[in-house]
Amino acid sequence: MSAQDTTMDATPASDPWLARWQEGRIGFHLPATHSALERWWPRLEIAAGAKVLVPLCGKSLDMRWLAAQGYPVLGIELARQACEQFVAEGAGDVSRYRLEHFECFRQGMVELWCGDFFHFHIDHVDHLDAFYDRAALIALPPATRQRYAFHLAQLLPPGARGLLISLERQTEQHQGPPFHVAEDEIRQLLSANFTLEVLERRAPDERGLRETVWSLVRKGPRR
Ligand SMILES: C[S@@+](CC[C@H](N)C(=O)[O-])C[C@H]1O[C@@H](n2cnc3c(N)ncnc32)[C@H](O)[C@@H]1O
Repeated sequence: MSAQDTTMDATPASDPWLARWQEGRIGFHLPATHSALERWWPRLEIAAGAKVLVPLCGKSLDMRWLAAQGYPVLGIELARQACEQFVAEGAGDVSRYRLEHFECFRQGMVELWCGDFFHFHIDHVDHLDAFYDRAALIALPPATRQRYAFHLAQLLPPGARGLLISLERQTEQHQGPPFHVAEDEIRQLLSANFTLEVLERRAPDERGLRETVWSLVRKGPRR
């Protein structure tokens, strides 16, 4: 996966996610702020002004909600369509610039970096203070999830807090994405570098999918 794959040409996209965006198969996109974000984020007691990383952000309206609460947001998204749609559907001037592998968009307090999350390094920004993962870890195939967990940890300083919303399937197996990821796997992937706490296990929906909301704190001595 690379930023070069994110062009808007008419040829079928090689990455399954780019193909989804190209074909408009974005059933994961919510038309409103996720209710768990509104409910649980304030309880994390993250100071306004903290810079929030939103990996694999799509065109989530959750980024606008975070910005409206006073948090500068840095979203990273592979699909250029998602970034273009996010700024087109928002209000305010858009500035565009390039940084190494990324084509960047800034609108108000939201910065979107279009490219591969695994190409993003902490040297690219001054600092990050917090994160929000809704359907990011679970968007990745099993073999890539460990890499994601490690990469996320490398980007955050000790003490950084975040909210993670995962998805678990209560019924028979299913080929993702999005994949279902059991609670045990979430713990196994993240507990080396984060303290984890389940805040809420939501009721399964009609498809047998259940969201779990987690609070995470990056481990390690504060600098
Ligand atoms: C399940 S969607 C979730 C999007 C968003 N978090 C939301 O809640 O609507 C996963 C997103 O991750 C993006 N994605 C997949 N692999 C990526 C990667 N390596 N780097 C950046 N974005 C990626 C996809 O294009 C897709 O928009």
